[in-house]
Amino acid sequence: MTPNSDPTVQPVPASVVQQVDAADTTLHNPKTAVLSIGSNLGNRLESLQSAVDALADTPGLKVTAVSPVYETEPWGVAPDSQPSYFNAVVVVRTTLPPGSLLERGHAIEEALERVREERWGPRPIDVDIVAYQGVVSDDPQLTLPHPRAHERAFVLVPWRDVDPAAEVPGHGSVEELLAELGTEGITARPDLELSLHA
Ligand SMILES: Nc1ncnc2c1ncn2[C@@H]1O[C@H](COP(=O)(O)OP(=O)(O)OP(=O)(O)O)[C@@H](O)[C@H]1O
Ligand SMILES: Nc1nc2c(c(=O)[nH]1)N=C(CO)CN2
Repeated sequence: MTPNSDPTVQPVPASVVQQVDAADTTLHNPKTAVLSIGSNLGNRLESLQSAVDALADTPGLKVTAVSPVYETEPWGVAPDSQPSYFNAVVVVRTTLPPGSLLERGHAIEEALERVREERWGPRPIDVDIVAYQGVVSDDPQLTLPHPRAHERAFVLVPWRDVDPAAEVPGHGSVEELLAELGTEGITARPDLELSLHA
């Protein structure tokens, strides 16, 4: 049979072959990403745990570390205008490209019924991508590393716990950033714990 004599066999366009090859490379080459999770509405610990569970249930993603929980003063808003947050950091190994990881984060936020209204308003759950491997991007849809991560002790303190040698690409080590920034308003909550179900 000549290559095109079977009418059910369609030639595969070169672009599709390239996409499949790229996906295959990705499958064998998981990347490390760091996510920040925060909640200051409703049952804050339960919301963080639901986000960890949903991340762990994501195909192509393995949660490799979950930080301790911190109670943190709301950042970026007038003092006493909002309830305090619970924050944690989750480290993942994933074959999802950055855009798909962001979509997954948004889907988790939506599932936990976040209402997007006021900027930095109270929320049952917020999932941010702090860093994706060493990727640097100024795309407003997905800026990497997160454009404000280096200014936020509520991100850096739990990140340092799970990776003391962590670096914010373009900004320096988490340790040095925290030495500058201080840790005021960040309170450890050793009485609370997020679990990682296998
Ligand atoms: N690294 C990132 N992680 C998450 N979202 C990002 C990132 N970079 C850009 N964005 C974009 O920011 C938009 C707003 O995100 P979101 O509503 O979570 O902001 P916020 O939590 O109120 O504030 P902040 O971005 O300061 O944490 C998202 O729709 C997303 O496209
Ligand atoms: N303490 C604290 N403050 C915040 C947080 C957060 O998670 N924790 N998230 C914000 C928007 O992403 C704005 N301010």
